[in-house]
Amino acid sequence: MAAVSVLGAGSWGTALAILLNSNGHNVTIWSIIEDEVKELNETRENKSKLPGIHIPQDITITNSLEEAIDDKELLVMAVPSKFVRNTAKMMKQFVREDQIIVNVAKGLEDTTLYTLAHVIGEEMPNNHIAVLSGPSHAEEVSRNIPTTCVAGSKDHETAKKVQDIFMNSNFRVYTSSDVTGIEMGGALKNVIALAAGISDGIGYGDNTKAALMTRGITEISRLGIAMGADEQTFSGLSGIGDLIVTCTSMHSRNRRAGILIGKGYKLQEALDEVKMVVEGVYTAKAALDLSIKYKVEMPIIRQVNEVLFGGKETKKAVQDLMIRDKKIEYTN
Ligand SMILES: NC(=O)c1ccc[n+]([C@@H]2O[C@H](COP(=O)([O-])OP(=O)(O)OC[C@H]3O[C@@H](n4cnc5c(N)ncnc54)[C@H](O)[C@@H]3O)[C@@H](O)[C@H]2O)c1
Ligand SMILES: O=P(O)(O)OC[C@H](O)CO
Repeated sequence: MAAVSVLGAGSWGTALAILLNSNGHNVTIWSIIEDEVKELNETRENKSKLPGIHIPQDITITNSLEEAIDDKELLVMAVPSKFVRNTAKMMKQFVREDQIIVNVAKGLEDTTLYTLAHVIGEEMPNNHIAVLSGPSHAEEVSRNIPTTCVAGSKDHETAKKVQDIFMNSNFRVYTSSDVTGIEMGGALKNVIALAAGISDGIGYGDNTKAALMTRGITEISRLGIAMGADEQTFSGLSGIGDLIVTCTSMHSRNRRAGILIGKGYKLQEALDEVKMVVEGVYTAKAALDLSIKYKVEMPIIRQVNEVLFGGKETKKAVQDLMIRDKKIEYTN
């Protein structure tokens, strides 16, 4: 059994800590927010982000990053993407080179356009870095609902180690070496889920959503392949798998925010209502910048940006996608 820390006490960090604890590991949760640590220790429940789920007493919950990192085999980074760089910067004074770092956040760094494993690797270049991704809502994982994910690392032994530590009979983990593909699928599906939510919020139907999902995975794979990812990854758990769950589930924070925007909420009003992180909003602009950098056409991503940040009317955005030039399905 391993000593493991989960950094970040949101819904995903909490769910993964409980999963790892149920696998028999010695688990610590760290949060930068003192009040959050106090409340979790007092109530043993993450009332605002994962209500109704008991956090076992033998999980240590701390505000000390040094304590969280000390002597752990695996460090799971479960903070939202916009905090990944700073958290990694704070970690590196305590981290030893033999500790594996697993990123479970799904996003891109908006200033550099880097994937998050790349950001972590820049800050801690001597550590083995892995990612864990796939169709996995915290609300279901914490209730032991059968779930599948993929553990990715350039180093196969590291991916296998992550697989061993996380896997149980309700949480099946595959391995992969395509870290870029896994991260691009996980980050960009959130933007497509916003689009799917917007379509649902307008009152459009299943046909529209299926179109957004299908053409959405085409856009994601096109960009991912241009960035060196393996095409197959986008047919896998972190590609189409995660796109399906995020575009269709009521648990999805991205889809829920999209529904509200489709109903006429302003972006900030939708974010205030969802309360937890809506990563697609932060990824949308970076995805568009990457599409320009790699000269890849991404019309849905472009329309989502225009709705979120350009005040474009949602029905007009859908209409503009419908009246684009005639195309052959498998070309741009
Ligand atoms: N919730 C899910 O079901 C789920 C599943 C898979 C992946 N993810 C990904 O995991 C990441 C975290 O998502 P979440 O849903 O747990 O978010 P959340 O909104 O529930 O939690 C955010 C947490 O981040 C931490 N935090 C806040 N400010 C911070 C700061 N300045 N520095 C460091 N940490 C800070 C706090 O512990 C806070 O509770 C996201 O990238 C998300 O896409 C979420
Ligand atoms: O709730 P969302 O939209 O942040 O999605 C969470 C996970 O990424 C689903 O796999």
